Amino acid sequence: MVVGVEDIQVESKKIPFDTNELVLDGGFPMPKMETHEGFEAPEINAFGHTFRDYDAESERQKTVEEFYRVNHINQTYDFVKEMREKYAKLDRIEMSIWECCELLNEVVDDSDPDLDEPQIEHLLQTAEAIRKDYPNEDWLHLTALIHDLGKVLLLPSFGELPQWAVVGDTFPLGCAFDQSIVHHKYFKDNPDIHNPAYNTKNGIYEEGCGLENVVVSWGHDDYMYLVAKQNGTTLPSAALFVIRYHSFYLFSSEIEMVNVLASDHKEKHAEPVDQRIALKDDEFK
Ligand SMILES: O[C@H]1[C@H](O)[C@@H](O)[C@H](O)[C@@H](O)[C@H]1O
Ligand SMILES: [Fe+2]
Repeated sequence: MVVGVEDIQVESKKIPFDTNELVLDGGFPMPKMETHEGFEAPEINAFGHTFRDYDAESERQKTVEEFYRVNHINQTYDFVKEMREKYAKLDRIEMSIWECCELLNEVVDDSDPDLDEPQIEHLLQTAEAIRKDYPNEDWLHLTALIHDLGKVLLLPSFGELPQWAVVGDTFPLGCAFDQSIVHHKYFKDNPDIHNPAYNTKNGIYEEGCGLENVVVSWGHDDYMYLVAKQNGTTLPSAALFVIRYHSFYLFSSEIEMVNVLASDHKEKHAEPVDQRIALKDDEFK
């Protein structure tokens, strides 16, 4: 039977913002763009709000706030130590990168105020957007594609961890919780605040000890870093840094915690990506 075009039902996808017709190679329509430091970026998210607005009224806001409440109560210094040790064994399952991307078709991230779509879309959109901005940096396209693969920790074959132990912004443990952390008020119920050793600005860390020596809340970033590193990835160390710390938002704000970074490390890693990629791999350690 020949089916006429008029018989075909095309599923129309709701896009609640003005598109300016730009469609990336991956086939994703883009909302209206604004230019920031030479890069084009959308002005608003799919819900019509500015990005990373944790207070804008919406159903999504409630889910995200509840996520951070539970996350801030349960991420403790001892919990992170235990998880790092357990997951560094990499004794779960073997698969290709694309098989792993496909697993994220099942995963929605409760911590993200800007997105409630399956995570595979986020991987592809990130990789395509970076390919557009940095067409010659193929390592960065790959880094973008794999940066969130650690979210498979939510699935049964990886231990089915709860959302609070997998997603969301990350923050240091073993020192005072910085006021700038999203929904900071929920740390009042975190057991670590009763440990006086953890309650000063630098806590258990020596000034300039280096970020890699700081215990950072456990989740998909550190897990994917361990997977890439221990599988002997050939990606440059800048890629490993991006994977490991892409949710560490304190890093981009001028906060006192950066005092724990070694000064040379601070200079190199605090630069925007386009300056960083100009550094040779061995300079980036
Ligand atoms: O909600 C998001 C999400 O979990 C991202 O994967 C993470 O990297 C961000 O830091 C966080 O804000
Ligand atoms: Fe992430």
